[in-house]
Amino acid sequence: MRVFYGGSFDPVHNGHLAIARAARDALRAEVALVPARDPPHKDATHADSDQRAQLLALAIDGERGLRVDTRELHRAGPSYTFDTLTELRAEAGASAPLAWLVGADSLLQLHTWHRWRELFDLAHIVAVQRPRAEVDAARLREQAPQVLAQVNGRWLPPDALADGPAGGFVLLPLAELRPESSTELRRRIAAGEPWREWVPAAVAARIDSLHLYRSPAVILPAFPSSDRP
Ligand SMILES: Nc1ncnc2c1ncn2[C@@H]1O[C@H](COP(=O)(O)OP(=O)(O)OP(=O)(O)O)[C@@H](O)[C@H]1O
Ligand SMILES: O=C(O)c1ccc[n+]([C@@H]2O[C@H](COP(=O)([O-])O)[C@@H](O)[C@H]2O)c1
Repeated sequence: MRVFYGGSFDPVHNGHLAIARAARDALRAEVALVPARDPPHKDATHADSDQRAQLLALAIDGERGLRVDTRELHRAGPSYTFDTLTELRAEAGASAPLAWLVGADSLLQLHTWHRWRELFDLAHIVAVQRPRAEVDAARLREQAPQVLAQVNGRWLPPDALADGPAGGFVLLPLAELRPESSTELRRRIAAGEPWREWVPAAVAARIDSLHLYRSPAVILPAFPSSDRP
């Protein structure tokens, strides 16, 4: 079983790390964090893709079972998960179990993703709860009925995912919900409020040395301007 966890990671925070660890432990699998070069639903990011990937590498340095997969940084255009999973499936072969990890807020928007129904042909989908976005069947029915219809008949316990290559859906239990968000972290940095306890020390030091997120007005293209496709 291989698990992939995509994000803007702008910047990575302890909530991301807790979720990646929870998936690693519950699914007994390596988790690859996949920074998006050009997140499809965001106009721009606040740090460029090289900076976001640097912070991510520092965040998981020395962590058992976590790694960074930079494949999306080398692909032009919007970083569609469908394209990433198509690549991963081609590499892994038809029978290898693959899973894509999302937070509950992403799950509630899944029907807006590029070729979203086909994601279930390529991988299992694993969701984790997030404060203010806690999902259950009732909330999905109300806010994302298409997603509920798609996951109906697919719900599995975490242990069962390794039995098939794709098509399952798991709502992963977390010991506690994680309050962190990159938006709030950036706001705190720009406002000069305490923020360092939300990221590993090495990440905080690099944010400081690169002077990132100091101004709420600075929005960069998602990728370095010298490196446009
Ligand atoms: N605290 C959290 N709890 C659960 N899921 C989370 C949490 N933070 C991020 N995620 C999930 O991780 C994935 C990547 O998140 P992303 O990099 O966009 O971070 P974010 O904190 O949501 O950023 P932003 O606030 O800028 O949207 C998404 O699927 C998101 O739902
Ligand atoms: O493929 C899509 O259409 C799509 C739409 C929105 C988000 N995603 C992916 O979901 C992950 C989290 O996105 P975001 O914007 O919450 O950081 C990241 O890997 C994105 O590439 C993917």
